[in-house]
Amino acid sequence: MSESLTADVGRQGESASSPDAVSFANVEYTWSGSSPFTLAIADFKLARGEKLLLLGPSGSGKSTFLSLLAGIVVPGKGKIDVLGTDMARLSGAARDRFRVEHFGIIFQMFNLLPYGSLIDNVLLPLHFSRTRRDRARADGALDDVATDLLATLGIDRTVIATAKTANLSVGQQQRVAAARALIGAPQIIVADEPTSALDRNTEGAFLNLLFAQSGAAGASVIMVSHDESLARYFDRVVRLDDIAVATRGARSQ
Ligand SMILES: Nc1ncnc2c1ncn2[C@@H]1O[C@H](COP(=O)(O)OP(=O)(O)OP(=O)(O)O)[C@@H](O)[C@H]1O
Repeated sequence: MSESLTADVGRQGESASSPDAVSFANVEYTWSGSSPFTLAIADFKLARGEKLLLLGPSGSGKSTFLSLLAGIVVPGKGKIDVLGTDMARLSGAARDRFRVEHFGIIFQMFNLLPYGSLIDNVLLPLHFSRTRRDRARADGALDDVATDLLATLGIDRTVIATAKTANLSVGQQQRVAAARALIGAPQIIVADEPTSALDRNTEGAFLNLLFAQSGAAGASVIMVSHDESLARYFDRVVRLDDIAVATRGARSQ
């Protein structure tokens, strides 16, 4: 791993001319331990601006796939290219910077800071990415940009100004998590079952709002779910089983 690459992370991503946002080639990753789990993906591509739904049952490896895609874990074999950058060539710290610069992530449990305000939560990634901070600042004062984004995603302005994050409903938490992923216009939005706690109507409304924002920024969106009924909201639907081979137990080789 070359530390000298770390300084180039933002520039590499920004200047990359690859037609794909993400491409996997002959990737293999193993969770080792007493019951090893291996996920092998021969070929996968996410286009720039594409909205992709990745379906698979519980335990099939969807979160592992997203962790690979976002560089949270690195494959033992193969190559993952994101916005023209070979993720394996970045050090761990450089990958962390690359992730906050280019990815907005909506986690399954949202991972909000309970004691921060709604606006503090939305602005969090901007503390770690100057590019995203500068992009957000181009739209106005940061508190105003965060407030407008939250309002666009359906949170009442009085709630934004006065509510405590710890007291928000699940639907409101989801919107704060989405605003945090979208602020500063990262190129790839990753969402790990963010609608699993919502009813059908709220779910559809949320996805429409999310896509209006991601579309305006030209971002790609990849969302994983086990819920096939969400397919109609996306450009493409992929079943994890069709692109990946999951193996449990030790592999003989
Ligand atoms: N942090 C970890 N440490 C060790 N093994 C893990 C870890 N995370 C996942 N695994 C292994 O990978 C398998 C697939 O898990 P993963 O979370 O990727 O599936 P999933 O499809 O996202 O499941 P769910 O829909 O329930 O969230 C698990 O059954 C487990 O064996």
